[in-house]
Amino acid sequence: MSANANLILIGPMGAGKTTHGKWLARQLGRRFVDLDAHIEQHTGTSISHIFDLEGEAGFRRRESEALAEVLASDGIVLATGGGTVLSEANRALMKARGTVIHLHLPPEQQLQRLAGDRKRPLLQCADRAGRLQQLSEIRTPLYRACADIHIDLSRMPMSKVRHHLIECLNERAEGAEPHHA
Ligand SMILES: Nc1ncnc2c1ncn2[C@@H]1O[C@H](COP(=O)(O)OP(=O)(O)OP(=O)(O)O)[C@@H](O)[C@H]1O
Ligand SMILES: O=C(O)C1=C[C@@H](O)[C@@H](O)[C@H](O)C1
Ligand SMILES: [Mg+2]
Repeated sequence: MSANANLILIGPMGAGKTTHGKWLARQLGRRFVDLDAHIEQHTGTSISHIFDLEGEAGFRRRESEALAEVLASDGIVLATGGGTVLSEANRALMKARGTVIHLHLPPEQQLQRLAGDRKRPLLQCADRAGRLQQLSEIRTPLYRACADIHIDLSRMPMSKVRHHLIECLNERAEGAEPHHA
């Protein structure tokens, strides 16, 4: 794997992009950037507050600007937000600027994992299960279309996720076909 290539994690809320991204960056001695945290640092406020003030459209504009800014760098590990793939321009940029890794988690498992969450604005609704299902139907094809590597976390014991991540990246570096776990 070239040290210059960015590694870009995509996937739904709660899949573990931030958690595994931090680990991967430490493991590879790379700089880690979390797109949501970057937006919060640069605006000085929370994502929820941005949604309140500017709506989802305002947040998406900020997200696209932040993505272009951070992907001007080389060699980073980037954890994106769950909805970063919604924009075609974002998808094209990610594909052009790095190896894109899709962490797949089905809505039922997202629901369990994010049960206590109060800070993801799209989940602050009465029917969380329905919302997660709806988002999954719209977004899963976009994650799949954008990614070079797919890891299905639903069929994998958690202890293996990280090992598998490294294995997929090594296979790819050796010129193997994109891996479907
Ligand atoms: N392998 C795992 N097993 C159990 N819980 C996990 C695992 N990976 C992540 N989590 C937990 O799931 C929650 C969400 O993880 P994380 O914030 O990394 O997701 P994300 O993909 O970055 O979500 P978002 O798109 O909303 O930023 C966290 O509380 C995290 O501790
Ligand atoms: O799935 C989404 O659209 C989002 C996921 C989070 O990472 C944040 O980017 C924000 O809460 C929106
Ligand atoms: Mg995250």
